[in-house]
Amino acid sequence: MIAALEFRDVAKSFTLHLRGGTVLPVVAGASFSVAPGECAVLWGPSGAGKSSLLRMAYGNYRCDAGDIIVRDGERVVDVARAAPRDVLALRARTMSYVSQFLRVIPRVSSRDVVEVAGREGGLSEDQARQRAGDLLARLNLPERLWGLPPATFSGGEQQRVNIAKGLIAPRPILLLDEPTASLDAQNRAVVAELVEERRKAGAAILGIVHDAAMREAIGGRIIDVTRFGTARAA
Ligand SMILES: Nc1ncnc2c1ncn2[C@@H]1O[C@H](COP(=O)(O)OP(=O)(O)OP(=O)(O)O)[C@@H](O)[C@H]1O
Repeated sequence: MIAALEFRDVAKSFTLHLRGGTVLPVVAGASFSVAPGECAVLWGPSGAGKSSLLRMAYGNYRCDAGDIIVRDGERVVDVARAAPRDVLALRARTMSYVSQFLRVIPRVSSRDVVEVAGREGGLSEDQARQRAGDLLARLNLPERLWGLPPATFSGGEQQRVNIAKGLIAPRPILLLDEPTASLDAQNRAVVAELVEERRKAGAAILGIVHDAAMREAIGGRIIDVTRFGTARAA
């Protein structure tokens, strides 16, 4: 099957300008792909470059070398070379990124945070309202919190709003950066179910999941990031 997301020989290092231009190599020669309907998990020790790979796929970090090919309907886009507006278009239609933290918007209720993400992802107003309610209920966010802005919520409550926000629009590529780090076992199981539903619906999923039980629950193929270690590539 043609990949939904493919890394080809990707390299990344950081230059610390405030530290005399020290260069920190992170990954080199990173090549792997994720097919539609497949879940893959980036695996490796802290600092191996897992988040950097996800951020490059979402266009948050630049690549130093290589290509990141994303299938966008009938066309393909190389995120490593795409113009900013093309990256924004991919985010609107094709890729969701669920990070560990919710970027809180003052005075907007949790339900609206989720609904707006749904409408931005192409759902009608009714669909967005219905699906936001379904997701928040499945994620066990108490209904009394739906009308409140999430700024004062607990870490786990904010994380559940963030997951609902990231999952409401059915985009074909889902990037997950530790989405369940602050959740209890019951809510982790709900997230695993939601991810599995998305996979069965044909999404390509690439995630970072430290928790072994969660990794098992989502059944992802392991991509060992230490293979792309710069010491080995040097
Ligand atoms: N914006 C940045 N500026 C400078 N260095 C960075 C930046 N982002 C990441 N790094 C460095 O790149 C390396 C890889 O970081 P990354 O967050 O990708 O690792 P990770 O495998 O996701 O780690 P963890 O499991 O601890 O989250 C680390 O040494 C980190 O310090």
